[in-house]
Amino acid sequence: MSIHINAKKEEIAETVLLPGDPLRAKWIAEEFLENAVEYNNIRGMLGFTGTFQGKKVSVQGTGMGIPSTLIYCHELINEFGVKNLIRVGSAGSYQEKVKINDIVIAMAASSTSGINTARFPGAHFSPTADSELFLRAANFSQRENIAVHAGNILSSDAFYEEDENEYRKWAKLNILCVEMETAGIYTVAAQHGVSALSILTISDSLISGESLSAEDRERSFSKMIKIALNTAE
Ligand SMILES: O=P(O)(O)O[C@H]1O[C@H](CO)[C@@H](O)[C@H]1O
Ligand SMILES: O=c1cc[nH]c(=O)[nH]1
Repeated sequence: MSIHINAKKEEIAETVLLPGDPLRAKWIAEEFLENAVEYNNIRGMLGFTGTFQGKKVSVQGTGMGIPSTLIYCHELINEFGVKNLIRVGSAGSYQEKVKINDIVIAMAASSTSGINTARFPGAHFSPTADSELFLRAANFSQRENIAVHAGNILSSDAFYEEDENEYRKWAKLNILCVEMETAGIYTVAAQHGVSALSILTISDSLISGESLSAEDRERSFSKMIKIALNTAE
């Protein structure tokens, strides 16, 4: 039991899927896990544990942005012994070739967040994916003929940018898409010696202006969840 998660230690698996949206966590538990049990409802930030192909897996909503997400990651790692953090999030495309509903695996996460500039004044830390989780996700996708993009993404502190052209400077450096948590998750994983990977589905395009509905963001990301569950040990 921790401040934000009212579970017993053994109720949470070593591998946890992390959607920002707690209702996506509920949908994942209902659609993909067997014998799923809700272990957390503090602040409505739902968490569930069940099995996938015989493996114990948990899924925990994190809320939006790095500060909220780091609370859950910190408690999952330090109070519940979690070893693998797999984010399953939505993202906005910065590239023409990255289309709505495409999947992006984040090899690294650039960021506008202050977490690492505060830690290393005058220097830069590069938050990166765990190589084993990355290879498992990439190999599974290839075997199943699921097309994925892999590369550098941006974890932003802002969903709504004041300057709508702000994204272009990141796009020029081949940043594939924007979301709001991965740089924090990769950093906290490195800090505690655990593994992390972010798998994202494109819900918006800054290029075409297309956007998925709230219902689609909650309940339509099956391909991404399949990759994440098959990446789990
Ligand atoms: O769909 P989730 O996982 O919440 O991720 C993305 O969606 C939220 C913004 O709508 C931010 O949390 C962003 O990172
Ligand atoms: O942070 C995010 C998440 C989804 N779509 C966006 O445009 N930005």
